Amino acid sequence: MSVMTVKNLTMTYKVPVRPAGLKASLQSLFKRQYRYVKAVEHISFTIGEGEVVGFLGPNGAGKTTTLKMLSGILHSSDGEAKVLGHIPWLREISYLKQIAFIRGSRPMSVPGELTVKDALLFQKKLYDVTDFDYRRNAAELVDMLDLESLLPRQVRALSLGEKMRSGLACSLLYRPKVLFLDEPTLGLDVTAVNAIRKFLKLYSSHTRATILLTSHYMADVEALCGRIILINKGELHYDGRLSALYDAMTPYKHLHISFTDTNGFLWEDIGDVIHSEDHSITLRIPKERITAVTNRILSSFSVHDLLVVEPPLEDVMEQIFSEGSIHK
Ligand SMILES: Nc1ncnc2c1ncn2[C@@H]1O[C@H](COP(=O)(O)OP(=O)(O)OP(=O)(O)O)[C@@H](O)[C@H]1O
Repeated sequence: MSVMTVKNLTMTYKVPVRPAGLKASLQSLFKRQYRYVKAVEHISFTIGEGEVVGFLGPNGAGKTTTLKMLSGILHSSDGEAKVLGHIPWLREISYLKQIAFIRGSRPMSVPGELTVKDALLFQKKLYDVTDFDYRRNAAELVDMLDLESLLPRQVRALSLGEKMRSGLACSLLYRPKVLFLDEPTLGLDVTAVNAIRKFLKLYSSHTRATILLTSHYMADVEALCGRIILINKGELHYDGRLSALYDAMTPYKHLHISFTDTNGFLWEDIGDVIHSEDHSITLRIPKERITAVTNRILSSFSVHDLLVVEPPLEDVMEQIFSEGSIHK
């Protein structure tokens, strides 16, 4: 069942131009000039119930603007969107109670004096969560996000990772059906990043929530999203499985080999050397030659370890956005 349908969604910001100099500034008070910034241009996609979709693109691609439209913060300039049967920017209460827009740059929006427990109770009131649902949902979230020891702590004294975990609990207390996650792991350390990823995976499988997620960390995307939508300069470039994107973009794989001695083996004969250290090397090999190359290496010298992997998603993204298109 489709939860989100977006058709030709477009957003153009109208930005006042402030000329330099006092005279020109004064004149602009009476005769304003504007420039127009095309942030999102005619993008269309459909997302089904329970899907976790990575919404990716370089800086300024239009990701946050799209999420703001879909969560009802911004009115589109043109095009249509329906989420859970609602037009987001009409901001109907019944819609807002079913979605959450969570931003890594602003993990909690309650006054810093409140404790985490107060923040949860505040959210309960705001979203009319029944006592029964509060007890059940809060207990589950506190457990999944390991929040017990944070409940009596003031929000202002939390670390960034603790704020993100607490912010997620507040945003999910009313069990939203659709989550818009904008850079949920922004600025977090490795432990906090892993905790958030693990939680999101668990939460999405447990509740069947539909998630649209932006992140500059490709590991987030690889861990959570089977499908990705790519945009660049406001336009949609790709919508499909992550694995199909690899197939379309990378006719090669990476081969990591560790060894003690290679008996003078010439790597350049079999592939491009990506990285090399004393006793290990990474090669880029065309996919159709992987078996032959592996056999040749194994029969030429003693190998400690040999690993065949897809190239890093970061490299694939860089390739797409520098070339401006996707090979089909
Ligand atoms: N309030 C605004 N007024 C004018 N222009 C804006 C406004 N917000 C965003 N823009 C512009 O719209 C374009 C898309 O911005 P947006 O923040 O949606 O991109 P993004 O993909 O989320 O980028 P990032 O990855 O850097 O967060 C950019 O050119 C940006 O400068």
